[in-house]
Amino acid sequence: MIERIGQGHLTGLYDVAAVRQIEQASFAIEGDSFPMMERAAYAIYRHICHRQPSTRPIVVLAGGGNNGGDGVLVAVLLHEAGFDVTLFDAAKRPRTGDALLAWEKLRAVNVPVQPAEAFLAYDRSAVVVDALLGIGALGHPSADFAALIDHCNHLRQSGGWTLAVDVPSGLNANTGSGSTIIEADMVVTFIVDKIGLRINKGPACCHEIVIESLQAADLDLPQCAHFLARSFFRTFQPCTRYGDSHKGTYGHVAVLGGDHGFGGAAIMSSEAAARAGAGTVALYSRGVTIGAALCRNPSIMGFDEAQGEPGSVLRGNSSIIVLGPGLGRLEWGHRLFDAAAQLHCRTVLDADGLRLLASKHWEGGELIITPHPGEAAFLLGISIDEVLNDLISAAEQLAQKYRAVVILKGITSVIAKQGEVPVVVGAPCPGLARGGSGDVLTGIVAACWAYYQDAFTAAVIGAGWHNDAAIKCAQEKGDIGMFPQELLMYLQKS
Ligand SMILES: NC(=O)C1=CN([C@@H]2O[C@H](COP(=O)(O)OP(=O)(O)OC[C@H]3O[C@@H](n4cnc5c(N)ncnc54)[C@H](O)[C@@H]3O)[C@@H](O)[C@H]2O)[C@@H](O)CC1
Ligand SMILES: Nc1ncnc2c1ncn2[C@@H]1O[C@H](COP(=O)(O)OP(=O)(O)O)[C@@H](O)[C@H]1O
Ligand SMILES: [K+]
Repeated sequence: MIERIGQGHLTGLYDVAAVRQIEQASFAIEGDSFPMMERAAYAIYRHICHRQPSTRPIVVLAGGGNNGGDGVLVAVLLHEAGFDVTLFDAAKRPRTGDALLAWEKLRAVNVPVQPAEAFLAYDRSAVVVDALLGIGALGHPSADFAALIDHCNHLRQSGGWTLAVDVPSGLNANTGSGSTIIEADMVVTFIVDKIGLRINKGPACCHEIVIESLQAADLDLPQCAHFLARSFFRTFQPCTRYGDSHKGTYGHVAVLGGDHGFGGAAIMSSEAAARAGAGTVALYSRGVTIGAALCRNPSIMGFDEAQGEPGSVLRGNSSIIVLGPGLGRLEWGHRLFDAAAQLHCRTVLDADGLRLLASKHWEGGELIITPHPGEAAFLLGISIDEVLNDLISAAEQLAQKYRAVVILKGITSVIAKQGEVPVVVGAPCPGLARGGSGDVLTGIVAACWAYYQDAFTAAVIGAGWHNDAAIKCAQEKGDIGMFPQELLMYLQKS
């Protein structure tokens, strides 16, 4: 269903092995590999001409491989066009193949060249072309490359502008991990969009990504994931309402949770479900939490636990339960968890609910689970680093192990379900990096599930919508000034 809704907005994300396959097929068709490097360099050259005034000095950092080869040809094009360009040479051994051909061209036109170490003393506000490492990088950058990357990032902080060729140096194009990484205003990536640019640390280092296909061969290769771009929410309003509808059309969400000390989490989750459009919302909690919830938002039905069992808050078995926000891990939370499983309704499980899932067998209804990497590691019995080093596989393993739709949360989030290509959604929003953001997400996802029925579609749209609204909220209130619940006021803003 998400394929139908997201048509034109879901694009493929590939790993390095796929890029290599496409490269080889393209070289075989063309009978030569150098023309593709020339097209890559020309594409970069065009973007620099388009985006940067010719008065600014330009620095090209060139490594010894083909990524450096691209950079060398960019320096040639800029020099011939009259730009003030200097190339800092970071090759550690003599160049070979296409990189050597590129170097010979550079030597023929006398582009100014300096040794890479000299860049560490460079202090002008420049355009820096990062062509140190591309998809051939192995492991973390060597110490000398790390120093160049650090200095480049320092110049950018002081008013520079950085363009990364293919991949920001230091970023693993498969996993999105890295220790010292170029922070790029623009990444011009070749042939296809790469998974590492869109997950883990990738999105924070790539402020803008442009894909240049370079006339590469069109192979039908498996994608690691799809990417749902934010532009989707410019034209698509989730959970729209119809003229001939009534409250029953939009489903019922029941939030169970909010033990002493954690009432706010359950309140935020229930408010989120209501704001995201659920027809009716109930909250089952401690009396004190219910009092606070009703003062904030009287459209929510508050059920004091003293008045009955959790089942009393349902409206038939098509209700959606949210279990986890403020559940706690004490006896009260255990009891609610067991009671919720008995209700056999579709359930969004988060936070303490996930901790309990790891120790108890879930025999309840269909699940959407929303772990962050720490919770994912706990659920899979592996380390957080292992999760971060392969987020796609971690999300897929969770989907299989718990027979659930999974939203593995992060700067971007990975949504997985057995038998589906995972979907990556979101963009950096530091304003979300605070307690309560995940609680708000659960309510939005529950409302989407009531609306879209299909769990995978609800998870993709819910996670993307939460992120999109948060970014709009942060634009007005600032990353420090925004509270998670305030993003709810931006769910309907275009
Ligand atoms: N093959 C082709 O013709 C094309 C490739 N293109 C470019 O070629 C790149 C891939 O080129 P390569 O396969 O040569 O690989 P790279 O240029 O990405 O990396 C290889 C070089 O980096 C060094 N290196 C590797 N890991 C390192 C580390 N951790 N620290 C320091 N140095 C390290 C190696 O010694 C070698 O010099 C792509 O990213 C793209 O920019 C483009 O020109 C498009 C066409
Ligand atoms: N820097 C960030 N950029 C984008 N989204 C973020 C960022 N930090 C956190 N988020 C999002 O905020 C939510 C945080 O959830 P979680 O860690 O469970 O918080 P909580 O424990 O408060 O509920 C997730 O949806 C996550 O994707
Ligand atoms: K690079």
